[in-house]
Amino acid sequence: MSGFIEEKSFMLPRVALIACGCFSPPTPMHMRLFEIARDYFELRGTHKVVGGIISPTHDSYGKKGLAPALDRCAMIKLAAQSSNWIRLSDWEVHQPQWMRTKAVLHYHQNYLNNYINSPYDEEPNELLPGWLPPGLRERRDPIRLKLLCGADLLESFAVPGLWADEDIEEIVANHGLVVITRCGSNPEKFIFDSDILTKYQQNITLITNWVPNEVSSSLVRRLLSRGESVKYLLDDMVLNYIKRQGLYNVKSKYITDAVRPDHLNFNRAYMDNNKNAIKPESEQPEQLMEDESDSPLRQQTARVFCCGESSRTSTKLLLSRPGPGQAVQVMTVQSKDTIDGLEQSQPKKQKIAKVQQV
Ligand SMILES: Nc1ncnc2c1ncn2[C@@H]1O[C@H](COP(=O)(O)OP(=O)(O)OP(=O)(O)O)[C@@H](O)[C@H]1O
Ligand SMILES: NC(=O)c1ccc[n+]([C@@H]2O[C@H](COP(=O)(O)O)[C@@H](O)[C@H]2O)c1
Repeated sequence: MSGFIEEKSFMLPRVALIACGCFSPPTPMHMRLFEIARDYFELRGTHKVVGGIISPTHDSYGKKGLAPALDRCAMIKLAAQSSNWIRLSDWEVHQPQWMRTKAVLHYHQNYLNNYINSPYDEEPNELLPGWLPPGLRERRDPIRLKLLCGADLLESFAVPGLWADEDIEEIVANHGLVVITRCGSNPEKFIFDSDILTKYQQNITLITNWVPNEVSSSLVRRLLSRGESVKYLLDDMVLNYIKRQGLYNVKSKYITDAVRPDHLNFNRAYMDNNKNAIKPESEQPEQLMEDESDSPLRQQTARVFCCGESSRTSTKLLLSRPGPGQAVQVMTVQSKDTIDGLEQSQPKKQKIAKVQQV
């Protein structure tokens, strides 16, 4: 019988999951997203999940409360230490500027494709990036990389000027979305209200999280800055790292000068351990994605954050700000429950309110 199950799972289409976000700091819920999604696919016997990738966004995303990429990468490494299948990709943070999520998916998908299709005797192990799941070449069939996210990220597709329609279409059509519900979110209705998402809804896997946990990075930052406890809301090692480095205006009772120099040592050790994760650009596998000029930061100022076409108030406000991540804060400037007639969901409202305070 178990032989039959193994045989069946051997035949299943393979998927890898990538979560893009700030991870400032990574919370246990970020890790849970992966576990929930893998259970969903594997218990239904529809797919084999070959790996999970956490891709923190670039420093120039500019969202309030974004710790330096080096620290976010170090914290993700610590948070993922107990997992044997969720790994950090620091490709995004090492790009010259913020990359749109579409480009992040392209890069990782193309790397997977090239890796699976290249001859076995090529690419010595030390050159492989740290995020690459092991054992992928046991089979030659393709691996589809899907974007794993919470329902609030899905709902951010409707923030004017934040996501280009063509990016959304490409992400959903070519990769697929795996969306985990958040309290108060209504992703079914959101998908129904969107023509693009409805068109590709067979590529959207909506998963109800029956054990919701509304811990969020912004909530953790707020508690830390007030000197309140976040124990059991964060991995202990992540919390120790934050205290040692004095991130997020953590109240001074946590910090001593004696621990500060560890910052450099820890990160140097982290970078040394991971230097094989980054190859010089010239050595990177051929990419089919757009070149760097695709990044909004390379485009004219008037297009910096304006993936959409409208010249709405929010877009104008965005233009005077240094990073696309500030779009969420810009929404709070409007102080309205609706933006251009768009009803904001409860989780988004809560999230926006939190971001404003932290
Ligand atoms: N409690 C949660 N439930 C479901 N999804 C979550 C939860 N927390 C984070 N996510 C998802 O994790 C991904 C990474 O998000 P991000 O790093 O922005 O986390 P966040 O905790 O929501 O951050 P912030 O509070 O700073 O906005 C997103 O897809 C987000 O929807
Ligand atoms: N147009 C885009 O590709 C686009 C727009 C906004 C956010 N994102 C990404 O979404 C992720 C989550 O961002 P927030 O934490 O601001 O919700 C980040 O990785 C960010 O880079 C992508």
